[in-house]
Amino acid sequence: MAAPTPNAADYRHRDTVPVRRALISVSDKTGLVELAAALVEAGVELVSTGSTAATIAAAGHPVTEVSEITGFPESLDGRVKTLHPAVHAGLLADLRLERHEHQLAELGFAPFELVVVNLYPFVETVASGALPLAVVEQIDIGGPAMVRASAKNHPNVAIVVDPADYGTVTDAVRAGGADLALRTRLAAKAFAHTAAYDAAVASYLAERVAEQDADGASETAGLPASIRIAVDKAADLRYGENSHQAAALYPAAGGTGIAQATQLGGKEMSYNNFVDADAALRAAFDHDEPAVAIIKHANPCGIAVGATIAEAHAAAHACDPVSAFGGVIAANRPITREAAESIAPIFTEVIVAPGFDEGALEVLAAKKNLRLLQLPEGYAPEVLELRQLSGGFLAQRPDRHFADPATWQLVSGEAANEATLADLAFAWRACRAVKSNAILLAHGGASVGVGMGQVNRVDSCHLAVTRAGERAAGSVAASDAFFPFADGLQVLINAGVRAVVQPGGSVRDEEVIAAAQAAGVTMYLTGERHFFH
Ligand SMILES: NC(=O)c1ncn([C@@H]2O[C@H](COP(=O)(O)O)[C@@H](O)[C@H]2O)c1NC=O
Repeated sequence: MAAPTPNAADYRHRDTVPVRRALISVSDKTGLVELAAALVEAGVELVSTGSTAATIAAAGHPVTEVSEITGFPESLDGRVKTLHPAVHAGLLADLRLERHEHQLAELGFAPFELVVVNLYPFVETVASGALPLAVVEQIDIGGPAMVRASAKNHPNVAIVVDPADYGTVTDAVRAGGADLALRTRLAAKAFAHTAAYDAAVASYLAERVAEQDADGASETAGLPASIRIAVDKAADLRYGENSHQAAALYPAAGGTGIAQATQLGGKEMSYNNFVDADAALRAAFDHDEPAVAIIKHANPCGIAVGATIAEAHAAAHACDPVSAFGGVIAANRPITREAAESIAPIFTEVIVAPGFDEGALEVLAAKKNLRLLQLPEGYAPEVLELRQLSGGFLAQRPDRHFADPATWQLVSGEAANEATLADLAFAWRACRAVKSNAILLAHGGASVGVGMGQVNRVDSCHLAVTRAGERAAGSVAASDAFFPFADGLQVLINAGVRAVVQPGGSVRDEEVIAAAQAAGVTMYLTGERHFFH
């Protein structure tokens, strides 16, 4: 039967609907007993599924098992519990219509005025690394069916999907029932909830398909055929990139990054703070040794590795103390007291790290404005990078590959000794956190001069050697892409750079290599570039 065209004259008005009967089926039992107690006290009859009913009964409250009203036991390992007309007719009857009221009575079913459901933890199960067999079992079917039915029927039913709303709803029940405005708000939230849930399921399966097509190798997998993004607003920000732009944060369910970080102190995070903190993470977490990156305007003004985070911070800061003023710092290890003491005297906007030692928090507590962000456990870079364009999105796999220095091709000068090769490898990794025409000079595991954000490579070379000053002499350099001419390389050579790593591949490679050879400078080609636009 096709959906009927409604005739407005048939509908009776229902604003506040008194709650007589509630259906409760929740995976997350947070606040369940308190909710049940409040509803029972308000005279509401409770109907509930398996372990939800057991939890309510164990707390001493009367509850009817859903199997009693369906006349069927929960079956197929819980795959079928509430999928029955006795439930769904009670959720979908539009009691503004006399004919629905009569039909429901003829069927011998009673309506629900309140439905409380939250779904199987699908996203959390995927994040735990569970096998596909276990993941598929966590695709909730009966739950979303009830949520969608009740949300469609919000002129008659209040649907609650978030324990955070229990207080509001019990207050409304006590006061005589949920009004239409509240039911509509809850319905909008409910559809957003099931949309996000289905988006997560669709994305999970699309990634599996991409992996299948790449023979199971997720790193080289092609891109999924569809990407569903459904995210909820977690917080309004004071403003966006500029004070006249509205902005908000929308963390992705199951994410483990900057959007999920816990703020331990300092002023409210701004839009630009989030962008810079994310860039800082990218830079710091690209190194295996303890590493610190200092970011300004999404570019590193210092990156260093060290035996400790304190040592790495001091070296990163020394790269460009002028630019580091007001910077955002990321560390790939917890912040120690010693590191906090190194950072404290410098005006810094944000520190993001996997943790903060007690001593570090004591030192930084005095800095009331300094934002401290602790990453969630298991932080890992995204497996899919998205960028919004006008009219759509671009998606790509992240730049994770790093050519082993043993595979680099020596094309000029003497082979680097161990220490120089280590510096070249550090510079090569570090330069892929630097935007557009990246030239990064390094010495002793620390950047000493960074050229970035230029529309030609020769200007980046000038910038890097100018920033490095006297430290350019004897340093090594990495260039994220090939030198199109020898001019940029010549700037580095003239400043005293003694070894260079770059991808090669220019039509003028010969000219570039000849300039290095003429100067007796060591040069390696990696055969792969690391643009970061
Ligand atoms: N199959 C069904 O008919 C069904 N009905 C409700 N659920 C889910 O079962 C969970 C609650 O089950 P229990 O009360 O047994 O803990 C809820 O997350 C609810 O969304 C179902 N489970 C999955 O589809």
